[in-house]
Amino acid sequence: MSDKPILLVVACALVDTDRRVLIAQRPEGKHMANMWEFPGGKIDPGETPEAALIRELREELDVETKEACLAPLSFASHTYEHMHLLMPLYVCRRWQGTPVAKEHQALKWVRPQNLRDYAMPPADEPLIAALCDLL
Ligand SMILES: Nc1nc2c([nH]c(=O)n2[C@@H]2O[C@H](COP(=O)(O)OP(=O)(O)OP(=O)(O)O)[C@@H](O)[C@H]2O)c(=O)[nH]1
Repeated sequence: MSDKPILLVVACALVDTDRRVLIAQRPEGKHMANMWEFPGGKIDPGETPEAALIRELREELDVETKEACLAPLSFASHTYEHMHLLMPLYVCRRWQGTPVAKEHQALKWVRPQNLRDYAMPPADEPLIAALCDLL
């Protein structure tokens, strides 16, 4: 049993034609500042995970994609100090636009084998293995 609230967050690995994955650096002054994460965010009430992800990719990266281009890959289930994070990770290979960092400090395209060179939130560790297997 846990008395911590479950936080539902949806995240996306954008994968380019060179099989690189896009990671984004969290802003200064936030929880886990400067760490590199998969784009995404909290699901709003009444929103499907896919709709939330399409919205977050638009807000954070200025890219447009659609539900048919989102393939579920794995999920993170990780206890943090104040909540338990449940985070489905989708893979997206088709989108419109060039990603720009609208809410992050920086963006980087990284080969999955090199993701461990970047400080990522602890919840993300098992997702790296899933991406290495896939790509
Ligand atoms: N988008 C994203 N969030 C992640 C990842 N890994 C991980 O632990 N998280 C956590 O999931 C939550 C995402 O929420 P969020 O992006 O909507 O919120 P935030 O912390 O940036 O702050 P906010 O509430 O001001 O928007 C954060 O607690 C974040 O640390 C990841 O790879 N991508």
